[in-house]
Amino acid sequence: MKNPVRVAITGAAGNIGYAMAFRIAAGDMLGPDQPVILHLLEITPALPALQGVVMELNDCAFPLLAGVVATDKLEEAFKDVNYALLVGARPRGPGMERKDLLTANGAIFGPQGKALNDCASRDVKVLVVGNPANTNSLIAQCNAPDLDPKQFTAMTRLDHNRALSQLAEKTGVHFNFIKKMTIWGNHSSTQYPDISQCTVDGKAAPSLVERDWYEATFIPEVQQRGAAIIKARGASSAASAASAAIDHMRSWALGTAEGDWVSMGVPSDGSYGVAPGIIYSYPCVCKDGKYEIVQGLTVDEFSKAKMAATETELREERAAVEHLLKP
Ligand SMILES: NC(=O)C1=CN([C@@H]2O[C@H](COP(=O)(O)OP(=O)(O)OC[C@H]3O[C@@H](n4cnc5c(N)ncnc54)[C@H](O)[C@@H]3O)[C@@H](O)[C@H]2O)C=CC1
Ligand SMILES: O=C([O-])CC(=O)C(=O)O
Repeated sequence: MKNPVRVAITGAAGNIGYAMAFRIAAGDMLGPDQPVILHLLEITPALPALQGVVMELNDCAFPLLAGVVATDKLEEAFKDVNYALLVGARPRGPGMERKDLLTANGAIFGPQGKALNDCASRDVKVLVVGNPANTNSLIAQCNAPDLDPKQFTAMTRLDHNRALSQLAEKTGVHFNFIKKMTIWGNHSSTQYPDISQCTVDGKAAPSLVERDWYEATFIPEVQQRGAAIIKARGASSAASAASAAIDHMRSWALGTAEGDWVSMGVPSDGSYGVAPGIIYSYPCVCKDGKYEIVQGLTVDEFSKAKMAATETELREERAAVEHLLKP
C-alpha cells in the first residue's frame, strides 16, 4: 500500500462536495491502491452539517480512507495537501450567467490561493470548480506567488463529458469510442465545443454529422447544458460535476489514454494565439503528473472566431476582478 495523500475539498457539505467526498474516499480519483486523508472545509455555520458528512464517511468503512480533517480554518484545510478541489461557492439560479457570481464568489478565492501558497504541499494540484471557475482559478493563482501557475486549473471536464454524450447520442456510438473532443475557453455560454479533431470509432466526426446540426444544435446545447440542468432539477448539476472533477484530477495525476486528450482550464501560455494571463480551456495530454497543451492543431476561420469570442469574455472577467489579482 502507498503512503496516504491529502485531498482538500472546499464546500464539502454542499451538493457537489457531498457527491464527491465518498467517491474520492472509495478510490475513484487516485486509484484502488492510494489511501487518502480528506481535508474538508466549510464555512462556520455549515460545520454541523459537515460533521454529518464525516459521520457518514466513517460509517462507510472505506479501506482507502486513512483520516478526515473537518474544519472552517483555511490553514488546517490546506496543510500539506497534495490535491485541492475548490468547490465551495454560491451556485447560480435560473436566468443568471455564471459570471454574475463573480462579485459573490470572487472574494473567496484570494484568501484560498494565499493559504495554499503558505500551507499546501509544494506539489499541490489545484482544481477550481466554484463558478465562474476560470476566473476564480486565476484569482487563486495570482494570490499564490510561490507556487507554479501551472498548479492552478479550472474545470471544463464537465463540458467535455457533456459534448461526448451529445455526440454519442447523435452517432449511436458509445462515448468510449469517441476521441479527441475539445472544449476551448471559458466554462460559460461562450465556450467552444469543437469536434473538428474528433474521431468516432476511428472515423472523422465532422463527416458523420450534418454541419447544421453541429452549429445550430450541438454547440448551443453543450454551451447551455448547465442552464438546462438548473431548469430541470431546480438546482445546478451536482453528481455530474463531482464526477467530472474526479475525472479531471485522475487524468492529471494518473495520465490520459494513448491517442486521446482531455479538456482542462489552464493558464494560457500564448498557445493558439490566446493571450497569457487568463485561465483558458485547451486540449491537454497528461503524463507523470504533468499536463501539456496539445500543439499544432489546425484551426479554421470558424473555430478562430469562436475561440476569440470566449477569450474576450475571459479578458473582461479578468478586468472586473483586477483588484483581487494582487497577493
Ligand atoms: N465548473 C463546473 O463545471 C461547475 C461548477 N459548479 C459550481 O460549483 C459551486 C458549488 O456548487 P454546489 O455544491 O451545487 O453549491 P452548494 O450551495 O450546494 O454548496 C456550496 C457549499 O460551499 C460552502 N461554502 C460557501 N462559501 C465557502 C467558503 N468560503 N469556504 C468553504 N465553503 C464555502 C457552502 O456552505 C455550501 O455548503 C457553485 O459555484 C457552482 O456554480 C457547479 C457545477 C459545475
Ligand atoms: O450551470 C451552472 O451554473 C452550474 C455549472 O457550472 C454547470 O452545470 O455547468
